[in-house]
Amino acid sequence: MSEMLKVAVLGARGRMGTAAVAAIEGAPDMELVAALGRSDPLDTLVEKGAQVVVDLTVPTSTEANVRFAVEHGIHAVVGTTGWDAARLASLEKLLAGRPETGVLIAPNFALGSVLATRFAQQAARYFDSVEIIELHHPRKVDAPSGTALRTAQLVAKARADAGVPAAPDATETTLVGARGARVSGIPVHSVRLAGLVAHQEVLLGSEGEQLTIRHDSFNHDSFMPGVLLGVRTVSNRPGLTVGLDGYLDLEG
Ligand SMILES: NC(=O)c1ccc[n+]([C@@H]2O[C@H](COP(=O)([O-])OP(=O)(O)OC[C@H]3O[C@@H](n4cnc5c(N)ncnc54)[C@H](O)[C@@H]3O)[C@@H](O)[C@H]2O)c1
Ligand SMILES: O=C(O)C1=N[C@H](C(=O)O)CCC1
Repeated sequence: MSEMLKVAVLGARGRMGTAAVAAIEGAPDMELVAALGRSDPLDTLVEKGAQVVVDLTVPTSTEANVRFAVEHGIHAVVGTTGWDAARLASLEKLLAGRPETGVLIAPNFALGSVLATRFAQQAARYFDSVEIIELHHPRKVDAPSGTALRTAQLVAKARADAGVPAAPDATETTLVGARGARVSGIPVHSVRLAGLVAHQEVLLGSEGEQLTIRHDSFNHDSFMPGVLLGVRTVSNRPGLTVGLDGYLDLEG
């Protein structure tokens, strides 16, 4: 029988962390060796022999956590938001000195969300206008969501590659924020509403028609197959991967 994969969770008592601990404990090929909260020392990861760490903490903690893991040769699967271009570049530099270590930064672990973003990328060039609405629970600490940021960046790139303007708009706003925030030129609108979990709509419009690409996560279990896929794959993908689509075969 092959050996169990030793996995640790950071942010283990949060919404995502609680679900991840249960998913890892239920996985026949994994052993949960540490479930750490905000005040637990990161040295525990080394003491417990973690091979993969799953970071589900907060944007202010995640970078230090991942750098610690990489410096100690521990692969990292990261769901936490806050990984801007500067942080990613700095992490890539660190990984260059640890070429055997893998890090997955996944803005969204839900398979349907990954597919919705891919479909939006594919559709982006064919419509005059595109806007994104992301809708989440009110305890979410950041806006816009990491998923919306990534979707907007990929949609904008697809449009730029095809020579299509990001989002033509001649509106003169009389109130700051009325047209949402611009991410790579794409308008992004954030809704925070009691009762919601994690939802996103990409609206694409042309004269006389609209395509809406919508994804809904109704609970945190929806993210767990993606977390487990990340944990099982990360050691075979050295270096930095951004987006779970990097671990999926979405061509064809
Ligand atoms: N990638 C995805 O699919 C996905 C899905 C849901 C949420 N998220 C993201 O994951 C993150 C966590 O979301 P949540 O809803 O579980 O938040 P949460 O507030 O419920 O949980 C975060 C937990 O992290 C703990 N924490 C903070 N700093 C820590 C540290 N240094 N070490 C260990 N624990 C620490 C907090 O005490 C808290 O228990 C957010 O950035 C969120 O946007 C990603
Ligand atoms: O609940 C959250 O917080 C979520 N965060 C991620 C994001 O910001 O995109 C993924 C969806 C849920």
